[in-house]
Amino acid sequence: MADELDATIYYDDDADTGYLDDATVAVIGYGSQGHAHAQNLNDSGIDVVVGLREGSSSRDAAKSDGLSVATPPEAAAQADVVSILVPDTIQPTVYDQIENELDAGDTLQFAHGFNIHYNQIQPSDDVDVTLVAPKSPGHLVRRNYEADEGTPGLVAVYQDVTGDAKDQALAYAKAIGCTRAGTIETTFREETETDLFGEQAVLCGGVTSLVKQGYETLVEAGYSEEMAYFECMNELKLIVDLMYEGGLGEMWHSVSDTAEYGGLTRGDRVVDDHAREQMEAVLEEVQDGTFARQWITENQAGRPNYDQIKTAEENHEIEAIGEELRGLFSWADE
Ligand SMILES: NC(=O)c1ccc[n+]([C@@H]2O[C@H](COP(=O)([O-])OP(=O)(O)OC[C@H]3O[C@@H](n4cnc5c(N)ncnc54)[C@H](O)[C@@H]3O)[C@@H](O)[C@H]2O)c1
Ligand SMILES: CC(C)(O)[C@@H](O)C(=O)O
Ligand SMILES: [Mg+2]
Ligand SMILES: [Mg+2]
Repeated sequence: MADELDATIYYDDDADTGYLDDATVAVIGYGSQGHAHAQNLNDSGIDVVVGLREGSSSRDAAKSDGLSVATPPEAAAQADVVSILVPDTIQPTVYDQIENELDAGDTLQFAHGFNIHYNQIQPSDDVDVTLVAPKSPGHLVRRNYEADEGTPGLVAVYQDVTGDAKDQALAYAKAIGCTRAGTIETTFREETETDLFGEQAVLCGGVTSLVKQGYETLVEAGYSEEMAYFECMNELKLIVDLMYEGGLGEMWHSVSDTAEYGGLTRGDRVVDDHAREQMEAVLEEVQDGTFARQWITENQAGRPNYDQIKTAEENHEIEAIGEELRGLFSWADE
């Protein structure tokens, strides 16, 4: 444990997969997180059953990955730990299907605290309720594990009836590769609010808007789409790789002093006080439940706005030019 930091962070030596030795884990859902958790757990020697609806297109994928598959209630009935890895808005319905299959002392586990924190699922009071949330897209949770690397994660306990909830969650975190990179102890509230804020303002929302605005600025000024794509999107990965490896400093060290001076004097003009105020407003909507209510209502209405903005994003011209250019990379067919 790294005591000098504010957060408590657990590494491989702090976790014992023995807490799952006699357990069967049901992974409900086989999407981004589900396929990664199920395969990593299986490769770590844990008994896994994947819970999927009859007719789900993911059933064949899970079977061909060598996993046993059952319906969500059947999987939950066999399991001691039920990991809910279907989309957040589907989870309350899936929980209704499996609730009666949870025995006293079983564990209900999440990878995001949305439904517990915003009271969309009220678990029975005789089960442990835990969270193991990789701080990463699911496909990289699998890729990192296979490369003998890890993915940072979070662990939290909402309800501990057995006394082993945290140790078992840490065992799960270890088995999927999260304690290799460090797993921070948190709460459902903190995970939910920081995760939603991060993906909205920075990781997914903020960065895509920055890329699109930069691209459009260049193209509208008469520069080619190809130039604008490489400048504002492709190279972003290369710059972020340096930040990932060695922080802002390694990036600033690697770029020219012209780029460093220009970036340090212009960056805050672009992402300015207005952007900061908007970040604070976005965080407030997460904290006061406005975002959650909007997202739940949007789903109840059949996702009309979501579908529209999703289509507009898919049709942005940076996507067409990017696909064309990436197809010409010399390693594209390897
Ligand atoms: N995507 C990520 O990388 C990521 C990262 C951290 C946490 N999380 C959290 O993990 C959880 C799962 O998210 P995800 O993005 O992996 O989900 P996803 O959208 O990739 O999951 C889709 C899968 O859910 C299953 N599914 C869909 N509808 C279903 C239904 N009606 N009944 C039963 N199964 C159904 C199917 O197996 C499908 O493959 C969420 O709580 C999410 O917030 C996701
Ligand atoms: C991968 C992310 C963005 O970190 C996750 O939080 C998600 O919801 O997919
Ligand atoms: Mg998220
Ligand atoms: Mg996240």
